Amino acid sequence: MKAFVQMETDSRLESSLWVDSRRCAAVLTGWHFKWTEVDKRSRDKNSVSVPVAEVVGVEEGKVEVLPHKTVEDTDKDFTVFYVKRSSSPGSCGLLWRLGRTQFSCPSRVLRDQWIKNLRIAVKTHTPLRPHRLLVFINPFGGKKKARQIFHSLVAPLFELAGISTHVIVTERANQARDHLLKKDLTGFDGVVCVGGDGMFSEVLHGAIGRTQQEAGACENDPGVTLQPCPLHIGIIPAGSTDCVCYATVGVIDPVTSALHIIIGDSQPLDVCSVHHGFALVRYSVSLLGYGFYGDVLVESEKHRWMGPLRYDYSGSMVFLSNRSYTGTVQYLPADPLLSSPRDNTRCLSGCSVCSRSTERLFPNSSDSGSLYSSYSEHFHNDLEGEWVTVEGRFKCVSLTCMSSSCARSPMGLSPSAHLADGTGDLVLVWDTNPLNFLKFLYRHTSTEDQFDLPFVEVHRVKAVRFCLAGDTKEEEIRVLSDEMDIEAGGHVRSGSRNGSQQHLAEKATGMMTTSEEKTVTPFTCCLCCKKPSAVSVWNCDGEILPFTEISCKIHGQLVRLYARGIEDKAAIHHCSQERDTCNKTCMQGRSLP
Ligand SMILES: CCCCCCCCCCCCC/C=C/[C@@H](O)[C@H](COP(=O)(O)O)NC(=O)CCCCC
Ligand SMILES: Nc1ncnc2c1ncn2[C@@H]1O[C@H](COP(=O)(O)OP(=O)(O)O)[C@@H](O)[C@H]1O
Ligand SMILES: [Ca+2]
Repeated sequence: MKAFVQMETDSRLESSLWVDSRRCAAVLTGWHFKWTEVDKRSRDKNSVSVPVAEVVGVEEGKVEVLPHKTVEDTDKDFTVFYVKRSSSPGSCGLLWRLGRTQFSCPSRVLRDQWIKNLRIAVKTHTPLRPHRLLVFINPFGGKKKARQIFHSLVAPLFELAGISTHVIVTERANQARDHLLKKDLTGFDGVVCVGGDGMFSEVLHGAIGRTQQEAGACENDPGVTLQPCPLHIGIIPAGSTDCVCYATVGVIDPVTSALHIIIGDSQPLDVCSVHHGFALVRYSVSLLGYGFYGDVLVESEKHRWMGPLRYDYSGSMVFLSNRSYTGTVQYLPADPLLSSPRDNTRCLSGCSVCSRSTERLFPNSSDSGSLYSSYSEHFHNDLEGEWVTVEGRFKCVSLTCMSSSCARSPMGLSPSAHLADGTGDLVLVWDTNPLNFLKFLYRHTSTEDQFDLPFVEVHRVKAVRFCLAGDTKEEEIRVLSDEMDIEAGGHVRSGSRNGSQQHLAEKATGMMTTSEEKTVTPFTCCLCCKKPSAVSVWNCDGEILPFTEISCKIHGQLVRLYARGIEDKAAIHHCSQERDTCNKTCMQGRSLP
């Protein structure tokens, strides 16, 4: 066997290796591990290049992990596991799968050298890879498959990558949030939720709340500058809408999400804080919607047994009820020179608008330790500017910090919104006839512009306020507020969607189901000729808010997810160049930063 070896002081290494019975020239540079078949008869050199950052694990021997881990312990072999991409029909992003190649070396010494150097390279180039994770599983989310999804698809990958986990299967709503707020989190690099948007929201509240507690920041103060969370959050989708996962990864796929977590991808995310007076009500990242979306949520809670289909059924019912609501919306526009919700751009992995925001939000972030102080300085004047007021009758008022794309709407509520630019998009849909509103809704399911309609407005904003129009019965709202149990710190207590919130929401929309009123009143709508309700409720990432009058502020890049934004399918190609010189996203890997 003839082989050449070159070793340097860093992790660089180059030698002949065998893959099956084919001889390959293998090279490990700082950033990439590449092997090319050396076969004189073949014109096309079969070459695979894997970014070191996307290596999942390097194991001794010939190893298989699926369906079960098996190891053929030979002293000249090693196996490399890495991220492999494939397209996902019907989704906007790419599916990630576990790639596996078994290599044979001419000697044990060389085999050990390869394993050592590959492991060093991985460690050096992926500082955010988690070692220990806290995992919350909601066994009741979506199709109730979260436990199975985690144990059969995700846990074996974590084990392969050497990630240890502390797994908690929740027994009640808000258990994950409370754990994050109160328990010792020492040693955890991140938190993973296995569930839907509601479960993510719990983890988000826990992580943000804990960070503010430790920083001494008052979450109830609507003008406060919140501290960015140090813990990364991972989402294994197992819910009904899974909007946060879809909008940050591009596909709903537990394996893809697990691989993003393993390699320590990092995607900052804007968060909107929602206040009622001087109390924090909730945080939102995807949909904060009044009118149509609030009514859909209330209706859907009655049909939870339908699983994810409850939203389709309830959407149709609410559409037929043809309701609209009066109110006053005030908003603080974002700088129009930076971006616009109508500029036809998409926030994709490596988005330049978000990168520029990072520079604005964290101007000195390269100096260690200055992250928080620079963030605070930036936000000192973040609510300056002229507020705009609009008043009237709306079908719906929605605010989203990101596109909020999901399987139901692959482009999302606001297709050009950005994940991490410190702004949100406010969509106002004025009262209109049912056909027009259907046209608006229907456009969410295609690439047609839902904002190109005369009764629709969209504004990129930094903050929003909403209050009811003068003639709306304020008393009705006050009853709601009084009955809602708010804990110190502003958190709504026992926010299970099956509990008190539903009761209150039902009151708000006239759908009483209390013991005093045994008959379940259907929609108070024009179709069934009952008196329409004067007020709707806010749907805040799938939770019903106990208040109608709210003020909201967008906090740029407040949390970080184990994700990297949606990879541009169009930029994906099979690259024949040296990886270090390719500036696109290659099928086997990702371009260099
Ligand atoms: C004629 C076809 C009409 C289709 C209209 C489609 C509009 C869809 C926009 C969906 C945006 C979703 C934003 C995400 C919201 C979630 O946070 C929330 C809770 O999700 P989960 O925890 O998984 O239950 N989901 C919803 O509020 C569902 C809204 C569905 C509206 C039809
Ligand atoms: N063990 C539990 N029992 C009841 N509710 C729970 C439990 N764990 C979490 N929840 C709550 O269930 C709600 C829905 O969870 P989620 O995972 O988002 O599913 P879905 O997407 O189907 O709504 C969340 O608001 C969460 O707080
Ligand atoms: Ca944003």
